[in-house]
Amino acid sequence: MIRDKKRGKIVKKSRIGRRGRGFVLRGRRSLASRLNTTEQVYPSGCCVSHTEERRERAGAGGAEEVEMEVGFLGLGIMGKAMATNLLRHGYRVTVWNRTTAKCQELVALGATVGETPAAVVAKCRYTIAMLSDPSAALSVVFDKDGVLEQIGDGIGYIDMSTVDAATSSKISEEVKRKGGAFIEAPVSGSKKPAEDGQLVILAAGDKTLYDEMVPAFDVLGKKSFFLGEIGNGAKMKLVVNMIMGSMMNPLSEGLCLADKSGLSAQTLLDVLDLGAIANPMFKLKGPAMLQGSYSPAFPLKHQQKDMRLALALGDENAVSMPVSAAANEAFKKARSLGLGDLDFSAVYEVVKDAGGSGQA
Ligand SMILES: NC(=O)C1=CN([C@@H]2O[C@H](COP(=O)(O)OP(=O)(O)OC[C@H]3O[C@@H](n4cnc5c(N)ncnc54)[C@H](OP(=O)(O)O)[C@@H]3O)[C@@H](O)[C@H]2O)C=CC1
Ligand SMILES: O=CC(=O)O
Repeated sequence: MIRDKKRGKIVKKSRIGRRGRGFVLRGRRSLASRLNTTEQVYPSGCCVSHTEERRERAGAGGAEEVEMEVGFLGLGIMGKAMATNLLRHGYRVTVWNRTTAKCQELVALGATVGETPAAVVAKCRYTIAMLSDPSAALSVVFDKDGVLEQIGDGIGYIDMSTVDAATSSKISEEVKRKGGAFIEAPVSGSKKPAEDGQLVILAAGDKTLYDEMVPAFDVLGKKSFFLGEIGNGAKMKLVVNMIMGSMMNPLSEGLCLADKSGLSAQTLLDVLDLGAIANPMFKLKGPAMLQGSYSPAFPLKHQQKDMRLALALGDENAVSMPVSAAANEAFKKARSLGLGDLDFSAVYEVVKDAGGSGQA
């Protein structure tokens, strides 16, 4: 039995059986056919609302068909929250983290530890990775004791880290060459959405593996998009984060400008929240920025990595992005000042120091 997180009620946990490479639902309409009833077609792919999925399951007698062993590589801010959610929803989870001590909190919740990425893949039919950047994502796959040593026929690898399309393609090609299946599935949403299972999942690659992962994505997120070929998930994530990182800069400048021109910055936040550009990021981060509180939900060094990768995508496609380039400079400056491990909203400190522009 597991607790349905949305409805706050206990639902029955039943089984998934193996068929060929993947898992299929037993004794019920197939996952694929159920998805057809909830899928909406979007210009560049399709999406599944997990709320609709949950509603349908509950409506069909409340049976949540989940019993899957998953591996989880990378227990940073996001990975820890995501692996915890899987455990809470009845998944058996085998974890690995470069800094081994971070596994202990998950062990206390019922996880087992794999000694290496290869050992995790050897044990689990599906392994999820949530790692800092392209170099970490590649290292965990290609280095000694890495994923490739054990990946093979019937095994799925899901990289949810934010990386560029080239990194993702490289991993995909090698996993497939060894007979495994691969999807990239970066997420939009930070620490709190990860804790609450409210991420937005931007998947691409092997559609069969994606379909098999939907029950797990249902636990991790509120909605998932399947965007087609490998690289599309990575690119979508970078475009989203390029916009988010850019927006953090005018917010910072606006707070400075309000303050320097004798206005209350808090009143500015109140006004913004009532108007056409109200958004959860301003609402959540603004008051903390005014307090100088930058406890990391999304580390600034990762935001700058995303700006860098998005600007490279702009270069490849000859898209001029002067606003994003300026925002990237402010994040780079913040990193050079040692603010990389703070929340990305700490770019406000750079903007303040520069008297508003961030280009000191
Ligand atoms: N935080 C957020 O709000 C969001 C983050 N993301 C993306 O998710 C990913 C993870 O982010 P987050 O959890 O915040 O990051 P953290 O910095 O908290 O965690 C990074 C993880 O990567 C591991 N790692 C780093 N380098 C290596 C390496 N060379 N080899 C093996 N493991 C390595 C770290 O291990 P160790 O513990 O040993 O350092 C840690 O487990 C990033 O790509 C980020 O851009 C996406 C959406 C939101
Ligand atoms: O990648 C960060 C996020 O908040 O999304």
